[in-house]
Amino acid sequence: MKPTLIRILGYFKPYWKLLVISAICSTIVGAMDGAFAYLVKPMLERIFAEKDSGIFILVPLGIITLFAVRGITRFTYDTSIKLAGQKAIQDIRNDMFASNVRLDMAFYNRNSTGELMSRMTNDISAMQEGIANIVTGLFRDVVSACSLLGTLFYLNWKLALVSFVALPLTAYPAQLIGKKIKNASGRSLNLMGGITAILQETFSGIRVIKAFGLETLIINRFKNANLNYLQQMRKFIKYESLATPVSEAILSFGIAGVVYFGGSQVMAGRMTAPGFFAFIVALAMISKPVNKLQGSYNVLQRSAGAAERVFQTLDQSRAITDKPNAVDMNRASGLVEFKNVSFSYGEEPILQNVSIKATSNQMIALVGPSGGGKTTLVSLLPRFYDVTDGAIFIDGHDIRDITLNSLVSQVALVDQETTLFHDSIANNIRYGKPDATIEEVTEAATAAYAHDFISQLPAGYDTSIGDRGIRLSGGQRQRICIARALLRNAPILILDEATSALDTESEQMVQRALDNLMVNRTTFVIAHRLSTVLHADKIIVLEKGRVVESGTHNDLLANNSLYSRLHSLQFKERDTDEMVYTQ
Ligand SMILES: Nc1ncnc2c1ncn2[C@@H]1O[C@H](COP(=O)(O)OP(=O)(O)OP(=O)(O)O)[C@@H](O)[C@H]1O
Repeated sequence: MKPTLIRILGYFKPYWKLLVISAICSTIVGAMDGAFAYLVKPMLERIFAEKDSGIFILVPLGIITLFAVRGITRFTYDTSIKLAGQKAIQDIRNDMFASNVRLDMAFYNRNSTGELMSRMTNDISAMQEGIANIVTGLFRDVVSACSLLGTLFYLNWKLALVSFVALPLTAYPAQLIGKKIKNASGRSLNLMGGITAILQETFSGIRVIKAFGLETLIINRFKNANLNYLQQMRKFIKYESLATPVSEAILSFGIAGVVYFGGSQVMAGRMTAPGFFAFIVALAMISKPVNKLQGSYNVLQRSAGAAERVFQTLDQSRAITDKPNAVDMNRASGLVEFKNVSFSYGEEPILQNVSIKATSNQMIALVGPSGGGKTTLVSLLPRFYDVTDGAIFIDGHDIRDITLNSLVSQVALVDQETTLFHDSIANNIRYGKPDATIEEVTEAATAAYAHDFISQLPAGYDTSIGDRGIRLSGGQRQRICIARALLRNAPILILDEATSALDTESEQMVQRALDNLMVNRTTFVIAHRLSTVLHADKIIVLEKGRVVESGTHNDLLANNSLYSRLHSLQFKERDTDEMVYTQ
């Protein structure tokens, strides 16, 4: 694995031209600092020793020219290096987003949405701060420190040695503090991930929070998370603030030495007063870039903590990928077979030896007690997860031998989560087929019984849907999702409790839309309400991950076992409900 810094630099490679421009400019700026300190000596000599009046015109002119050139080069340096930094960060952000989106479902089970959002925002911001600091300051400060160092040695190398004798001593505490900063930075970003997770849960679950009066509870939870973050930041602030005083305390020995030895050299006539003054000016000037370099080192450590987390996410690889010889599958006829399928998310088996066969255009219903494994079973079909044992076939092809792209195009999913994006209604339907014309969109919406209500909206199909489609009713959102699935026109359809969150009237509308959607497709329907699957070609009863019964509604009723018990229980409930309504 490449070290973090090398990887960051790799992101700058495409922008090398900007780096070259900034390197040239920073060399000019830095060299000017050295030249300025060096010129102090001849200037003082000509004023005090030679009493040269011409110098009064030359020096101000020189100063103006020097600062004008410095200003222009500094501007060019700043703009080019900051632009390179922004471009590199943009590439990192794009790579991270693309890598996250492509990762398997298992990755999303392991990480909360809030944490993932925090990595995309807070971690990248921390990294960006480091990069901005390094790229804007580091190069210039190094050049400036080197040129001033050259001047110091040129003016009096013995005195220069005395002043820097203490410098190596600062390296150890600086390194120690830098390490602490890096660790504290990683921990604080972790805690920030927790804070973002609370934010995400709160704002997306605000209805439940209000309905249950959980405001105080959630506010306290947030306060605690914030307090933990503050405590971590306290350590961080302490280490960061300690860095400069520690190095300055050590460097004070060097300065004391300069005053002592330099002063005695002047007294003894081995050094001129202007020479000593120029030396002090150069020494005072060098403290600025040296201190900034120390600061940059600490920022570097902080962003290294963030960068390591960013690259960790970038390095996660997909477990589910195309085999080297995977084939593209044309539109399937819809023959689906689960053959001795077993599956577990972790240690515990969730599905055991499940075998189901569906011929083209059949409707297969999956029913059974909660937690029996119905959703898990259908998640294996688009390879959200791979089977632990056994195999799944579509038209006789093991789905692991087909390219993921062509597999995905065989399956459409409609579930309770009516996911709509912040976009127009037309575009939300188009997610089923990005190049669909507006006529195709309208046709799909009509078949999904959505056209009428969409036409009545102020902007029709161009109406923008707010976050999570908040302005539409549950049934309307569901019908837009059905229109999307219709447009996708996949031969295999998964309906996961698609109507369970709706009231009876909405359910009837959605059921009619679903009936249209199911035509000419092999459909797997997960339903708690058995009334919706009475006419299924085959009903599979799953209990504790095993198929315990299968057959048509009438077959299963005749068996007088789990299905018929569930059935009589539900119909008793319905009769009771009807009695309550009619009273
Ligand atoms: N992402 C996951 N990670 C770990 N375990 C999971 C995951 N999803 C489901 N499970 C577990 O797998 C088992 C089967 O869950 P699944 O959702 O497939 O059942 P289900 O029959 O669809 O249930 P329900 O009818 O309540 O929706 C449960 O014990 C559940 O806790």
